[in-house]
Amino acid sequence: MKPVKVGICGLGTVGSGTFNILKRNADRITGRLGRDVIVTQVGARRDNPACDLAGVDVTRDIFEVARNPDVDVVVELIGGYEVAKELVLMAIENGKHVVTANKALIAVHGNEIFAAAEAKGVSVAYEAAVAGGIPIIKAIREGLSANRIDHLSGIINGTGNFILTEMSQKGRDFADVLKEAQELGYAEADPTFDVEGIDAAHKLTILSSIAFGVPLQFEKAYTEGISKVTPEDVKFAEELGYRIKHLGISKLTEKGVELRVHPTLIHESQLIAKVDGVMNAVAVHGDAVGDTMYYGPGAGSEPTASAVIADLVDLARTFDAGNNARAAHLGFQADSVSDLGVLPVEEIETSYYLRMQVEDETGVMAKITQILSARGVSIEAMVQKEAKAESKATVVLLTHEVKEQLMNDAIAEIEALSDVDGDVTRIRAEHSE
Ligand SMILES: NC(=O)C1=CN([C@@H]2O[C@H](COP(=O)(O)OP(=O)(O)OC[C@H]3O[C@@H](n4cnc5c(N)ncnc54)[C@H](O)[C@@H]3O)[C@@H](O)[C@H]2O)C=CC1
Ligand SMILES: N[C@@H](CC=O)C(=O)O
Ligand code: NA
Repeated sequence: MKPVKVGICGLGTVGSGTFNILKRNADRITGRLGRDVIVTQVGARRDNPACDLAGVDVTRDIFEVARNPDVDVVVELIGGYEVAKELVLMAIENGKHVVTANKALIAVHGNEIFAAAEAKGVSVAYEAAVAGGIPIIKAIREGLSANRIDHLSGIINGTGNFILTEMSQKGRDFADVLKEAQELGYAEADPTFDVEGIDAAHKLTILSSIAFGVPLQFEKAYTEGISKVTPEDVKFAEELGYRIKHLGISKLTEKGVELRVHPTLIHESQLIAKVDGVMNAVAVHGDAVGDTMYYGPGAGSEPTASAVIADLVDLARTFDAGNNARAAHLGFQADSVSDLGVLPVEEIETSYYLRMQVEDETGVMAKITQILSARGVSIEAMVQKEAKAESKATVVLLTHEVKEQLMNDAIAEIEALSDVDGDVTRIRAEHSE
């Protein structure tokens, strides 16, 4: 059979991994696919010393790859929004399939890109875009296709999990660990995407669409990162038997879809609390299968390249069969996608960890618990410690579930008390993850 001809655009962390694995594991890949996968062109600003490019056609103009008649599949690994979108649309226009690891591109421009691909009869595959090497897109879109999926949650940013793990286990400094994550090739070109939760929100947007059959609605996701998580909160959470993890949570409710990314307390006995370092894990609940969980490296050169190549092999199997032979881009046929909106975060119900500094006097706790109980909030656990400042105490509370709006009101009232100093720190907690 004729070989599959691949053009790789971008030869950075993921591009170099893809190039090298295609070479190193060529026999395994051909053995599985029944035909060779060869790189006919590489589009890169500069050569990458990690790759032996001898004999490879290298161009500095990535758009040349999208036009090259000797390329069947364009692999977009440049990242970013606008140039990547132009490249992918040009590749589609030229009748090429596309593989991308770019979750920002898919979450923001996916609806337009998939429509263009469908009109042209080509496919855009994006397994590497979510949870790196974990085959989570395949698992949800194909492996769970029998199910009504109503709930998914997970650690879907490797950099963030690496930072939280190193802070909690080794007491390391945030900025220092972030620097290491960048050196290891885990972080986005702009690492605020990792630490402010934008990258996780991109991925959650994609997962929620393929799980629930709703359009991509990134702009409506509630997004909070890990940059404000302090070593003090990590320590208090641990005293209560919890870990702080950065979770993406999406649930299907009758009123709308929950789509939220934020630091979350998870009880140490839960599986997801034990997911450390660059590892990711996604829990998915389907009505038929029940609870499932998928674990693996969420970032890094070769783990991500593993997913890129899986897409290449998958696509190559159905090259001549048309899009009906492949899973729909977002898991559901267009006429089965519901227009269910995203619930405002004020409508969600969850538990909370609250930390505040108070005057170390009798009666303060009574005022706080009264404010909470007036809104139906009951307290599950409480820790009180002497604060560094004289005559002050630090109070940490763990509440049962309550609607976010009620908690917002309670926090505003607590902060207005003259015996409470400054802001109340709030971290959401999940008891059932
Ligand atoms: N690094 C990781 O662990 C993961 C990355 N991704 C995604 O994979 C994509 C690539 O990420 P990395 O490889 O980490 O980034 P990177 O920054 O290491 O590589 C990107 C490469 O593309 C090149 N490039 C950018 N614009 C170009 C242009 N106009 N013309 C020619 N070359 C151009 C850059 O020079 C660079 O070498 C991004 O979308 C990222 O979000 C996805 C999963 C994991
Ligand atoms: N920066 C991302 C890379 C993979 O998607 C992460 O850290 O998870
Ligand atoms: Na993946």
